[in-house]
Amino acid sequence: MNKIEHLGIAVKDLEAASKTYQTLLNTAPYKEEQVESEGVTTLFFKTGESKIELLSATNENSPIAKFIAKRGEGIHHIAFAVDDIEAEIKRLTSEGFQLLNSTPKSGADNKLIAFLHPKSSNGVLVELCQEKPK
Ligand SMILES: CC[C@@H](C(=O)O)C(=O)SCCNC(=O)CCNC(=O)[C@H](O)C(C)(C)COP(=O)(O)OP(=O)(O)OC[C@H]1O[C@@H](n2cnc3c(N)ncnc32)[C@H](O)[C@@H]1OP(=O)(O)O
Ligand SMILES: [Co+2]
Repeated sequence: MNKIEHLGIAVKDLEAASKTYQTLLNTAPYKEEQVESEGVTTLFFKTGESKIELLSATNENSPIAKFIAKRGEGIHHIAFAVDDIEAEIKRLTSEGFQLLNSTPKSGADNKLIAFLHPKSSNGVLVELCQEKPK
């Protein structure tokens, strides 16, 4: 794993949270992107080498809607940058981690992504991210 690529934060109201994080980080978001396959709208801020990804739900079955209903707003996942996501999926599967998708899927901000079940990683939802090949 190379670095923390982003922290995902589940929010109820993306516009209100955007204002809060613009003030907190003293910078404007650089991208808003809807990823309908995940049921989310994302908003990205750069913070040094990493990013903050604000996520709001686009429908009631979204993982973000379920998370907020159960746990309230807050840190939803930690995403690590990897060079070769398929190799990492293989490695982690053979180490006994439960992958939520065993083939990479399309994420936000030009990434291929895969998730580990939070029960595999001490209650933390982990996302693997690889830059999409050009
Ligand atoms: C925009 C794309 C992308 C990017 O490019 O960055 C994203 O970040 S998308 C982010 C949204 N997508 C996902 O989260 C996909 C992966 N998540 C899932 O598949 C599911 O959310 C889940 C983790 C498998 C949970 O789903 P489910 O079992 O249907 O939900 P429950 O509400 O029943 O929860 C079961 C159990 O798990 C706990 N839980 C749920 N979410 C989290 C979480 N984010 N972190 C830690 N724990 C989580 C939940 O509290 C339940 O625990 P118990 O009550 O103790 O059983
Ligand atoms: Co993410």
